[in-house]
Amino acid sequence: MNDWLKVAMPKGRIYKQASTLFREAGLLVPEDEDQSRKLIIDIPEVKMQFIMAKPVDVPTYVEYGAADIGIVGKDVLLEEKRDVYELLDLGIARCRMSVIGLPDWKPLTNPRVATKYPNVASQYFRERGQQVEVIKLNGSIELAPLIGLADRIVDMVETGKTLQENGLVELEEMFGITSRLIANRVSYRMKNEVIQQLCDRLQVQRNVQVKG
Ligand SMILES: Nc1ncnc2c1ncn2[C@@H]1O[C@H](COP(=O)(O)OP(=O)(O)OP(=O)(O)O)[C@@H](O)[C@H]1O
Ligand SMILES: O=P(O)(O)OC[C@H]1O[C@H](OP(=O)(O)OP(=O)(O)O)[C@H](O)[C@@H]1O
Repeated sequence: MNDWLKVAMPKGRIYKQASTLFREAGLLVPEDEDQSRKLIIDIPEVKMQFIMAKPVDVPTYVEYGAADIGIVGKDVLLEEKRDVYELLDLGIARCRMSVIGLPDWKPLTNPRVATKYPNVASQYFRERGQQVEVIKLNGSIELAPLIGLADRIVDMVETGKTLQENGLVELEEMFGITSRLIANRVSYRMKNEVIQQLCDRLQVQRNVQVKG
């Protein structure tokens, strides 16, 4: 199976958008993941193997060559800093990373900031000369300022519904986030033709969607 292309796909919220983009670009992908609990899906007709990974682990599979290419949010790339090529902005799973707090938030000395992204948050505040204590959480980050664990949080905002329903406000927008196509460095050289073809097809489809 050495000539097959191994693709790490993120399970969960990105999967539907990523698989739709692949299909619209004329590429075969497994059915939506809620149909199956299978983690490795082979498509022999096109010599592709799909690995259904936890989103945050996609760059790890790709860096180590367990997958040749993968799809992952820019947020994860910024946090994990894995040694992979970033080939294409797919323009899907669009959201933003922001600093969030209560509306009556006041600057404190050495405030606590809770986040799923400790490296990104530390760098962001360090670059602005602000000393903060970063606390790593794994989900429901919006709880932290509500129950006094932290003064502010760094988290994703898409529709703003989570903030609104919990009485929080966006204090600073940090970066726009979309999902990216990434590749293992060796695979990119050894399987260049097939990876480049796939990348080109996805790029054409993405451009169609951007214009539409
Ligand atoms: N509210 C959002 N709207 C759009 N995209 C988002 C949003 N939140 C996160 N994302 C993007 O989707 C990716 C995956 O989201 P998330 O980390 O929440 O995983 P998940 O699909 O819920 O699975 P799990 O939490 O089980 O790992 C993130 O890395 C980010 O790029
Ligand atoms: O602006 P909105 O459209 O409300 O989206 C933002 C929410 O989406 C993500 O949470 P997710 O659903 O991944 O939950 P978790 O972080 O608690 O696991 C993010 O961490 C925000 O909480």
